[in-house]
Amino acid sequence: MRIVGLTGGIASGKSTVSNLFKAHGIPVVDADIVARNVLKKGTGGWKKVVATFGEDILLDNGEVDRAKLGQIVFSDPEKRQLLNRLLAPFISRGILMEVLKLWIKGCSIIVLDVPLLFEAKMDKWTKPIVVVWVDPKTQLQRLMIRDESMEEEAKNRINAQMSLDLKRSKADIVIDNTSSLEALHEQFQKVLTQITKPLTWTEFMLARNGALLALFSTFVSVAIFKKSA
Ligand SMILES: CC(C)(COP(=O)(O)OP(=O)(O)OC[C@H]1O[C@@H](n2cnc3c(N)ncnc32)[C@H](O)[C@@H]1O)[C@@H](O)C(=O)NCCC(=O)NCCS
Ligand SMILES: Nc1ncnc2c1ncn2[C@@H]1O[C@H](COP(=O)(O)OP(=O)(O)OP(=O)(O)O)[C@@H](O)[C@H]1O
Repeated sequence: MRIVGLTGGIASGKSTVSNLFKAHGIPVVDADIVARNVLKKGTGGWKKVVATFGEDILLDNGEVDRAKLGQIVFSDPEKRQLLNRLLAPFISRGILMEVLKLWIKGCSIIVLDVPLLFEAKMDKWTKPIVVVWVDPKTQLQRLMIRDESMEEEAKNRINAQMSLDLKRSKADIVIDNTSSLEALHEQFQKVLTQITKPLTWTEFMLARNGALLALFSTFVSVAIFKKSA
């Protein structure tokens, strides 16, 4: 199985790229969705977060007030690290379960869309790693427009992540999303060709069909050995 890592900075265009992967039939595991699920009312993550940050972060219906929690953690690095530590085990488990479901289905190429792929050290599980890069000015503008946020709030969110230049230096493939959507689509076609190359032998053995083939070959070898012994 080939597990492609997709990462970048906040509002650099990961979701836009992941939608292109999905449109081309490549399944995507979205860490933001997993992170939302592990914070739903009554879950293990919700209990930990409420016990630590208090009931003030809850809405009337008992769900976490995400805007309020966001304001707290994106303006205080210690509180953000605390939240990260609380949720990390639930998020990793959630991602693993999604990957397992796709493995059982027999998918041979999948994409993990994880904003904090490097920060959470999940990069070791993915190859190749695609970084969606954007220049800092465009990133800030797009973030403020999309989230209807003020400059300070948007900058806090950007600064909460590893710099995009450092992420770019760790990438196998870089998509520069500073320009138009048409330019993005053009680059995407090249990336698609690269990531859909035939699987390596190791990737094949890690995929469901490869593992089943290995198991079947072992049974046949044992049977032949027993018969001839
Ligand atoms: C603080 C929360 C409640 C704010 O929710 P909100 O709906 O405003 O933002 P959302 O979850 O849609 O995230 C938007 C983007 O913010 C960035 N981001 C989210 N969490 C973090 C974090 N802990 N550190 C740095 N950047 C982050 C990501 O680029 C993400 O794509 C939420 O982001 C959260 O629970 N974060 C902790 C879980 C986490 O690490 N998520 C990232 C998945 S790897
Ligand atoms: N090439 C582009 N030209 C203009 N706007 C773009 C381009 N690419 C993305 N956008 C817009 O920029 C915003 C951020 O993009 P997107 O939501 O894909 O980023 P993201 O990396 O997934 O963000 P997050 O980390 O918050 O999940 C969106 O409003 C999107 O429509």
